Amino acid sequence: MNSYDFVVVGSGPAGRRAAIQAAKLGKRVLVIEKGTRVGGVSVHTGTIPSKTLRETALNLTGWRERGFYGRAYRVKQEIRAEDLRRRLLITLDHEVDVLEHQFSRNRVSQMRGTARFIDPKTLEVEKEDGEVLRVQAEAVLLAVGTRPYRPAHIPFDGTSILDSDEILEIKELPRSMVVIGAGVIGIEYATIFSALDTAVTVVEPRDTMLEFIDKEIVEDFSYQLRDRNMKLIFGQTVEKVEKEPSGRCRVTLQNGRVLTAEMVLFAAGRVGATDLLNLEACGLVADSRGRIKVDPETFQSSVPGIYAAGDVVGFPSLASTSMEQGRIAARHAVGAPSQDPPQYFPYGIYAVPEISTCGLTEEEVQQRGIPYECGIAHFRETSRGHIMGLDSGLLKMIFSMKTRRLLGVHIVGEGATELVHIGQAVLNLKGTVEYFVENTFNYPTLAEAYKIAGLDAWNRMGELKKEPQDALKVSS
Ligand SMILES: Cc1cc2nc3c(=O)[nH]c(=O)nc-3n(C[C@H](O)[C@H](O)[C@H](O)COP(=O)(O)OP(=O)(O)OC[C@H]3O[C@@H](n4cnc5c(N)ncnc54)[C@H](O)[C@@H]3O)c2cc1C
Ligand SMILES: NC(=O)c1ccc[n+]([C@@H]2O[C@H](COP(=O)([O-])OP(=O)(O)OC[C@H]3O[C@@H](n4cnc5c(N)ncnc54)[C@H](O)[C@@H]3O)[C@@H](O)[C@H]2O)c1
Repeated sequence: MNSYDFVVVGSGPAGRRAAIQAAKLGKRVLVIEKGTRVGGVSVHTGTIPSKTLRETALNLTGWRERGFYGRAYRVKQEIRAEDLRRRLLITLDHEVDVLEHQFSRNRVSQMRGTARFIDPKTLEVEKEDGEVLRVQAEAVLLAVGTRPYRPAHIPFDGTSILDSDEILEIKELPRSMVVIGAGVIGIEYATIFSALDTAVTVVEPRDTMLEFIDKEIVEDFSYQLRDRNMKLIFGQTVEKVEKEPSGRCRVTLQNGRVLTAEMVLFAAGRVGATDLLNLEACGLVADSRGRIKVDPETFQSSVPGIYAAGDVVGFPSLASTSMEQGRIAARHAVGAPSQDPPQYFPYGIYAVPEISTCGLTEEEVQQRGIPYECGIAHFRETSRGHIMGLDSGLLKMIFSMKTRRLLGVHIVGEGATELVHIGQAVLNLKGTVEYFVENTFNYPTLAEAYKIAGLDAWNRMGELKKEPQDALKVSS
């Protein structure tokens, strides 16, 4: 039986970062992956495919040019599912290639197969051809991720009633679609298909969507979606999904309303992929959603030497945060020092339009009783926005009246997921409104929106009263 210092189960963002980190610290590392290719949900069914689909849809429809040429403008008149898939396959090949190369040059061993515990330090790996191997591990990281939640009452058929993995395999673009669940996945796909001119209806049991995002941003976003004829139905659960003899899908809501569409996407959350791990054998128990509880500082589970990171530990379930969690877990597992994670991380929702946010929302600031001021900029006020033909886009910053520090940055519109990092840096470095007022920004850029929003807040906050020798000292 082969033995390793560190065995990683799963090759998604958490697993890959952890494996490379441990290998760089000179450890013997093995990655076990049950999929045919490395990369995890992130590369094969999640982040990368959905973002590639979005980019392809925006390019082929000419979406970004419609501000100039009108809503009917299209780069390619008839867009087919295979047009979207072609670019997807090329992107995925590149991703897998980069990852394979990273593993090989860092001497990370790989094994294809499904891992399960025999005891806390021994794993059994069943390969696709039925061969079974055992490996011994000083420490184990469970980075097994999640899979779509598929309740029994939804008659998934893989062609027109689909989960978010299956949506990537569709043969034809639907003319109409009902999306069940207005979480991040549901909203991203709903808006991508709407950009492809599919008539989309979203059904969500809660009274609103994306509750963790600043309300003003969600309102602006919802207005834009409704303005292009997307239907958003809140406060309604789905009773039944059926297939009509004609092949159309029929969705019956709790209030008796019936929606029909060519396709249904069920996107109401994901569950941890822990069922194959035989967790009892190592002394761990997953919760009802398949998640593993860990120490938030080290990512060690209740069993010493067994770690978990990424989506399998729950919130925030992002590729970006999963990578950091994996690296922290690996460093702790091999006895290397690790820094605390930064207080604020960004959240990027790649809907059409994008939303991105970092720090406190206005609602959170109010709940904490912090006196504050907001600064707002519309992209249409920036010269770059005029050049790009943008008629929407909003950047909002929230500042403390007491310390003048930036508390939160919230953006909806083109480039939001890139722009947010300026605000994130100021936030984590404890910068104040003066940063935006006193610094020069490239012109013409969308980043100029920071300057405009900074000045907007500063005009109402009044000038900083500087002590002559103490100009830069601002209490936190
Ligand atoms: C549609 C969609 C879009 C997304 N978009 C974004 C985005 O834009 N930005 C963002 O930051 N995040 C996004 N996410 C979230 C992101 O994909 C996840 O946070 C990330 O993939 C989690 O990484 P992970 O390392 O936990 O595991 P995963 O990427 O889930 O990979 C887990 C791996 O473990 C393997 N595995 C499971 N069980 C076993 C076993 N017993 N033995 C061996 N191998 C096993 C699986 O085959 C899989 O390859 C998106 C997710 C989805 C579904
Ligand atoms: N851009 C990104 O960063 C990105 C993109 C996609 C996914 N993700 C991650 O993937 C994870 C999973 O995303 P998700 O959207 O599947 O889950 P989610 O939990 O975020 O959202 C699920 C939505 O479905 C609704 N819902 C729950 N049960 C329902 C039911 N029975 N019928 C109808 N609606 C129901 C919920 O109210 C919620 O709004 C998220 O935590 C997210 O962080 C991130």
